[in-house]
Amino acid sequence: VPAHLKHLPTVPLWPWVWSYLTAKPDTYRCQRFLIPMMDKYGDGLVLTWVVGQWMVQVLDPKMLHHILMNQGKFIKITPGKETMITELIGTGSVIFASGDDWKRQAPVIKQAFSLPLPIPAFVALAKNAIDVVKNTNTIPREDATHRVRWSDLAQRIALDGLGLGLYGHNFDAVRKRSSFAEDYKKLIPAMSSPPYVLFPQLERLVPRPEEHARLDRFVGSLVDLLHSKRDNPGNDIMTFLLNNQELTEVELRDNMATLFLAGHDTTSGAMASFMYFLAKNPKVQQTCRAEVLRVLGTTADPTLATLGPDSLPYLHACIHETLRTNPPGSSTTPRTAQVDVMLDKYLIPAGTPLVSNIHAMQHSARVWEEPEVFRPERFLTADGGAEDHNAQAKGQAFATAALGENDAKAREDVATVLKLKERWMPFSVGPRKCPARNFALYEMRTVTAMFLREFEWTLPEGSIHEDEIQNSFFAFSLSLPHDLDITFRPLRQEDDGVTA
Ligand code: HEM
Repeated sequence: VPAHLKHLPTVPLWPWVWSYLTAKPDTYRCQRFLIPMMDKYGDGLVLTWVVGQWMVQVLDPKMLHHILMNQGKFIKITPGKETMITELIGTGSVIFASGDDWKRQAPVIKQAFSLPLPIPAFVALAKNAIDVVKNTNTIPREDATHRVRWSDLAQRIALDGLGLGLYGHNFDAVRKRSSFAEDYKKLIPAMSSPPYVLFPQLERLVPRPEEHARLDRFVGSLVDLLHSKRDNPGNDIMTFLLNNQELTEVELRDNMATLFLAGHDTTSGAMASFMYFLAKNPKVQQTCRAEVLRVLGTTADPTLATLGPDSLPYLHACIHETLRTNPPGSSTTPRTAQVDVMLDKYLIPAGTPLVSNIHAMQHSARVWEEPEVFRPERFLTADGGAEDHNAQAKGQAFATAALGENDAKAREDVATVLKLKERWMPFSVGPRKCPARNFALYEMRTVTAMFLREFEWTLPEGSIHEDEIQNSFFAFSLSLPHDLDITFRPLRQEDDGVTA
């Protein structure tokens, strides 16, 4: 450990590095190394070695807020150019921008995500997915169940959701094999290869021409899509960005790829985890289904109004609890302090990289009661309403206000009102909070609500997830369940008594 960081609590180097080399997911490192540092020893931050450098993992919610709210003081780090992920998304998009660059791009992206949500497209997508499940692995009529690799189907749902919402393009990946989806699926293990994640310099020393050719092909398809949007504009986010004069050609390309990466695996991981937690908690599943059936009935298409948190507070709470228990982004992208700062009792020297560890904070017993228990009721008030609904509106107002920074009143509101928000932050907090959270949440609400009224589901016997959800190793701090099979049982039989 370099001398200027020696005063910080530190995770032992070799077990930590070994966990990367053996492809353990971020959630393992949180459970094994980080949460105990906070819960046993009260350390709100710890030093670790990630991607070839020493990096502070921030665990304490107050410190997290301090960092994420003060983006003038803590600026994002532009990642090294050699990783495959950087090759895919570039460095010119909003997610890595800082200072004036971010202030120019962020309002455009936020405006793009305030376009009307494509709920009818989400509904059509959910219907396709329901058909696919009903046509998968049909077992004879006395046990009409369908065992589905849900983690894969959730990815295809997310891809089609992004295709329709972002690009106005139908990949039709839920129903058909899509070469775009296949290429991306093969890119994931290459981008997440542990030695290359840990030592990005390997890309130069031990090149992987085949993987890079696949990556080029994939980026080529994205760029083709961008060009065809110019000729065929629509009501989608990409058309909005193309019509806006603020973004350069490179920024357009990088934002297009970033929105894909930031939106695809996060949303699919969240949908996969939701099915898992409700499979493991049949009573929660029943309660959630009863609410959905009472509000939506058995056939009416859900709408923006019927899918809202006031209309379906229990579903809203289940999604919140899913995102607390297995947040798809286990930590934010790194920031660095511009000047020496004190975080609680720790001096953080200028230039030290910091990541805000969302997963560890959302699992700390200092912050949550029985953090390992899946309990949606945490997010409900006694009258069954969604407790943080008002807070959400306030949070949004704050985010807007914070674009201009230093709005003391908004800051005060956050401190006094957002008690739950201080602890629940799967979309991060502050001005750089996920601009697409409503897009993701409404897609999840549509798909999960429609599945709830169509099927009941369980984990199949012998599931690798029986004891605990198994996430795969992924670059970019993503924690997503892998190889998750779900057994679906239709609630209503088709006319001929056969399900497919
Ligand atoms: C359940 C789904 C999602 C989760 C949990 C999630 C989570 C997050 C988090 C934690 C951040 C903050 C990252 C940081 O500061 O380092 C973020 C930022 C971002 N997300 Fe999401 N996200 C989701 C869905 C989406 C979708 C669907 C899109 C786009 C289609 C998207 C686009 C973005 C962008 C562009 C940023 C960067 C904002 C900025 O830096 O100003 N996300 N998201």
